[in-house]
Amino acid sequence: MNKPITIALTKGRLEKDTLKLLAKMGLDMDFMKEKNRKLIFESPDGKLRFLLVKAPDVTTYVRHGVADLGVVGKDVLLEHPYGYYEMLDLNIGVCKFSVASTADYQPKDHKRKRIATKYPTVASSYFNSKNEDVEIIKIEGSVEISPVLHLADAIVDIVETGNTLRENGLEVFEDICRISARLIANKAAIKSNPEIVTFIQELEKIVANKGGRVFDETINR
Ligand SMILES: Nc1ncnc2c1ncn2[C@@H]1O[C@H](COP(=O)(O)OP(=O)(O)OP(=O)(O)O)[C@@H](O)[C@H]1O
Ligand SMILES: O=P(O)(O)OC[C@H]1O[C@H](OP(=O)(O)OP(=O)(O)O)[C@H](O)[C@@H]1O
Repeated sequence: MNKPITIALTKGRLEKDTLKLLAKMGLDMDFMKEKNRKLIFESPDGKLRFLLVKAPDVTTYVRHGVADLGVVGKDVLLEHPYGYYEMLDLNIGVCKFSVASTADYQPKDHKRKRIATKYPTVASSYFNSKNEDVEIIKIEGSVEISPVLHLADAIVDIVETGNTLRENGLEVFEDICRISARLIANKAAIKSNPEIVTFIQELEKIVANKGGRVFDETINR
């Protein structure tokens, strides 16, 4: 029997919607419902194997060929942009990258800004693209409190509903790009295993009328 197609899934926020998409493909995903501390799951027919890992590690498992495919947010791909093929926009986990701060922030004054973010690559390339020299301060989470506490002048972070910004006294000053979960593939696996290509085509049919292979990174929400 062939070895299973291995798919690294982002654990946490994207997990439920990813499983729903896979169920829409006609896959019985009940074997993933076992809610204990298990992190590797194999389908009863032995055709699919799922790894539950942290978002940036999805790219690592796929790049090293341990996983054939991965599901991960575009935010993470922009920070780790090499060593895999980006195949499909899954149109789940939709949000955006924005620059946000307190109401008194002056984006156009000529002071060198301090920008706090979990996404230093995204933040520097955004400000570079505007020819603006900024100091990037890497933060691991709860980024929204940093302008309020004067650690930074502004933040670059994910915004979905805007609730976290509002509840911490921040507002959006600039939108950077749209984010959604993507299917990525190991470069060698996709060339050598036709079953992986078939799997991607089946998944594409499910998302085709929403996301599919269209990579529109502009804000359209
Ligand atoms: N508020 C949000 N709305 C929609 N999608 C989001 C939101 N926040 C994050 N995401 C997407 O979901 C992915 C996973 O987010 P999640 O919050 O589960 O983990 P994380 O922020 O990477 O890390 P941690 O596990 O440390 O919280 C992100 O990489 C992003 O693509
Ligand atoms: O616009 P909203 O709907 O409020 O969503 C945005 C928030 O969601 C994410 O945080 P997460 O919950 O992943 O926590 P984090 O601070 O650890 O990144 C993101 O970093 C924002 O803080």
